Amino acid sequence: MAVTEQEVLGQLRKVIDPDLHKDLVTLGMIKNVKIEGSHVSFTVELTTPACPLKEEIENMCREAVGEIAGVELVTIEMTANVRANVGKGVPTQQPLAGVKNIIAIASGKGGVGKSTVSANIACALAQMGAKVGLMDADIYGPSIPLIMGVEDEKPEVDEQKEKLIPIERYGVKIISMGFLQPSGSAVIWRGPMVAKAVQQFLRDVQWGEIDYLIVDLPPGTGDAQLTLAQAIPLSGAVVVMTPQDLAAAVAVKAVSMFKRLDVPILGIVENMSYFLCPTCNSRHHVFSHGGGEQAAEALDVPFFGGIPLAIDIGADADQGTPSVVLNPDGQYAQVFREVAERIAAQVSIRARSFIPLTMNA
Ligand SMILES: Nc1ncnc2c1ncn2[C@@H]1O[C@H](COP(=O)(O)OP(=O)(O)OP(=O)(O)O)[C@@H](O)[C@H]1O
Repeated sequence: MAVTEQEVLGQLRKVIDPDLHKDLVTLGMIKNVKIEGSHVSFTVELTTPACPLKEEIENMCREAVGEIAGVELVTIEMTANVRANVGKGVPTQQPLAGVKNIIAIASGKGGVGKSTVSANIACALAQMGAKVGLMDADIYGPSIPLIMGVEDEKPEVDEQKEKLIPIERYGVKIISMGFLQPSGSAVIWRGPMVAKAVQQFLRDVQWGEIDYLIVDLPPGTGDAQLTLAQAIPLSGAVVVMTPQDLAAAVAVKAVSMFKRLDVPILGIVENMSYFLCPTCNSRHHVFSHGGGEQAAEALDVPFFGGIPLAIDIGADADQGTPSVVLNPDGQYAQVFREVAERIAAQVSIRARSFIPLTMNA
């Protein structure tokens, strides 16, 4: 008996997305089902190219369809279409055309490595095939141009002289408040001014199609951060902290700021989590251990992982090439990629209300 599309979809209904807890057919992820004799082919459209469960999902699909009597060959094309989820629609916030998700990277205090983490995550997502933007909103100390090696670049304006064209490096579209100020000069702006400037800045950029716009916020939880976080239609915030007790306390402050603003906390990243000895490759917990994980648990938000304190991570960033780019096969790249995948998965989970709950084969 000939294999039918109904049978194929019936089997794929048994495959549950481990993150979204619904079957792939209901989630609208199955496309282009084709049956030619004993050969079944279809496309699985994931919600992010950075899906850590890509292989697992492919295997589950192959197994499920392979169980149908008469099927001898299953060809699966794995693609991704990032779902949009930008903010809860605060009246003053307009979504940015073409930008599907805006993720703020925040910290309760300065120097925790927020910009280093932002740049590595942006590059990691781009390497995995996502369309990524990186906006440096850290007006007090913009360090993204340095980390991304674009310090001497100045963005051009488009032909209509209306929008700035972001600088592209390592597959990431970059815009920084630092591009607009002469190097070496410090900007002393009050909170509301910063928010207004950043909001306008954000809109005056020709972003094009962006799956994830990573926004490196200024450190702290003062007025500037508050107004800024309100000004941007955020999908969610990632809080970066270090393992010390005090850092946990300030991270808690950052988390509560976002909660007050109704901005979902995507999760916590612990930077300089442990020292990875370059000689013996063993882990040393220089500071107290497990602070990030404990803070995440106490605040009931996901823990995205710990990034080691490593001379190379700092040196790579300071020399203008994030570690994931400089050494994509290295162990630091692996750690950053895992964190990026977990963030992307969390964004997909948050955006699930935007997923059409219709059969979409
Ligand atoms: N995991 C790491 N291992 C080693 N050095 C790191 C690590 N992360 C960041 N650094 C270094 O720490 C310094 C501060 O990092 P970064 O500028 O990213 O912090 P920040 O939190 O963005 O700071 P700011 O307060 O300026 O916003 C930099 O010199 C950077 O190279």
